[in-house]
Amino acid sequence: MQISVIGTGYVGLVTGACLAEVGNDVLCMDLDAHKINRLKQGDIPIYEPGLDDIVKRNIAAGRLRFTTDVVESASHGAIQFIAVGTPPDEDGSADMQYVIAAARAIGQSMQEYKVIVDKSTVPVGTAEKVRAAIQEELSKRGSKLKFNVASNPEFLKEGAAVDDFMRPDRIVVGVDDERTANLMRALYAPFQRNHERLIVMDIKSAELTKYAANAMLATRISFMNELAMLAEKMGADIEQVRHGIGSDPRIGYHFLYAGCGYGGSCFPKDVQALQRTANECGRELKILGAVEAANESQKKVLIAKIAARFGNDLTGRHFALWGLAFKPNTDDMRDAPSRVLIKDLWERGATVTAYDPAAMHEARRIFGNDPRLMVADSSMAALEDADALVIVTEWKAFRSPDFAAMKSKLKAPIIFDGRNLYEPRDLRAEGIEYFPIGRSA
Ligand SMILES: NC(=O)C1=CN([C@@H]2O[C@H](COP(=O)(O)OP(=O)(O)OC[C@H]3O[C@@H](n4cnc5c(N)ncnc54)[C@H](O)[C@@H]3O)[C@@H](O)[C@H]2O)C=CC1
Ligand SMILES: O=C(O)[C@H]1O[C@H](OP(=O)(O)OP(=O)(O)OC[C@H]2O[C@@H](n3ccc(=O)[nH]c3=O)[C@H](O)[C@@H]2O)[C@H](O)[C@@H](O)[C@@H]1O
Repeated sequence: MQISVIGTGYVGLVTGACLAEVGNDVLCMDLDAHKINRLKQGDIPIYEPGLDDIVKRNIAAGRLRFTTDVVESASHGAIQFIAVGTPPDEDGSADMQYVIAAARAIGQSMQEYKVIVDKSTVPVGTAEKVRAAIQEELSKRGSKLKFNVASNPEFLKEGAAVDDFMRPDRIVVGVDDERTANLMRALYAPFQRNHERLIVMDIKSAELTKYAANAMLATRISFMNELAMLAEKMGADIEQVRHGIGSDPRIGYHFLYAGCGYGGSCFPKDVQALQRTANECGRELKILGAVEAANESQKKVLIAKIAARFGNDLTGRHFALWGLAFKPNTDDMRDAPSRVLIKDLWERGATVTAYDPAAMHEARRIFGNDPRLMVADSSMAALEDADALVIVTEWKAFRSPDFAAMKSKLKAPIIFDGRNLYEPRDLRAEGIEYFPIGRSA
């Protein structure tokens, strides 16, 4: 099939590359000429395991191409995916300007019947707006061309994006006609494996399903973070509690890890956007207000522990930071807990040396050359002369360090662990003062 993908961020690029991988002829379009030039040469602007190979392979096979030309992309794909960003507006609602601009661009240039698919995470009712924008542009041209709009939200996780797309738990498709449903069934047939993964529903339900999934996952995390706080106060261990409740299949083990707060480009913005959607129709989602508030407090948990140990004034103190990305296997620092922590440490007079296996250049882009943030080229080098180590991201490489070497580098053997990487009793045995989340040290 001929497919166009508008927007080459995480989702657009992964969608384009994976659809090319199963034999489609894909043209990816972005307004960012610098990005497109890099992509044409197989230079991937994001860190995402496996993406590099699949993009290069499909460029070489001639199945994946890149352009900044709106007219070319509007005429190429029988299916036009819109995968542009939907960042939060000032009031937290999703900013739809990029989605609508992409829709208008299609309406201005299409020359035959098209199916336009909203892949971006968009509020309920967006498909109608996309339809209206395209129709308006067609009318301006005096065109009577037919088209259909579908919703196909994306559930991939950064760091596992290619695998999530190639082997999805489910593919949600919102349609209002059988012809589009069949087209989407054919498109996704190669991703079905042994049993049906495609869930076809009406468009508004598909749009809401995306927000419901992210909001539910964020709720689990905030719930566990609040319980962790309670466990800590009462001398219980959140890790044991997690095992205890996760063994109930109705609850399950996934997404029950307490930590220093959730971040990323999606949970924070989608939890907010769903609340705004509810407000707009006169409803209040009280649970999500609490989920968001709990997460904001959770991002302050590490600084509170550091202040309790070293005092509020950290002038002259120096901390090693392991992890900058909002989670492992990505260089993405959007809404990362590390950003809040670094600022909190600075405000109290401390300096930081950070190490992250992938996000160092992103940290430099965000913080510039501020002398209060140094970067090290290995996790061990970051520890040199630090008053303590603070762990913010659970990269695999941090899981089994050489504790003896760590002790020799740190000024004092103290670890604040925002991701509960180690067993408190093991660290006690190593003579390390250990501050995990929701566990007695
Ligand atoms: N990042 C993720 O892991 C996931 C993101 N999503 C959703 O997918 C959408 C896209 O997210 P990301 O890929 O992270 O976004 P991003 O912000 O990384 O990339 C968006 C891209 O769209 C381009 N763009 C903007 N307006 C355009 C236009 N009119 N024409 C062509 N290109 C245009 C931008 O230049 C940029 O390259 C969002 O709605 C997000 O919530 C959904 C699932 C996972
Ligand atoms: O809509 C999206 O963009 C995506 O948002 C999330 O994916 P992602 O943001 O890539 O990352 P997650 O793995 O969900 O982690 C989000 C945050 O929650 C934190 N987290 C996760 C799991 C957990 O048990 N505890 C916890 O604190 C992570 O550290 C991270 O900061 C969802 O998991 C994807 O299904 C969805 O497609």
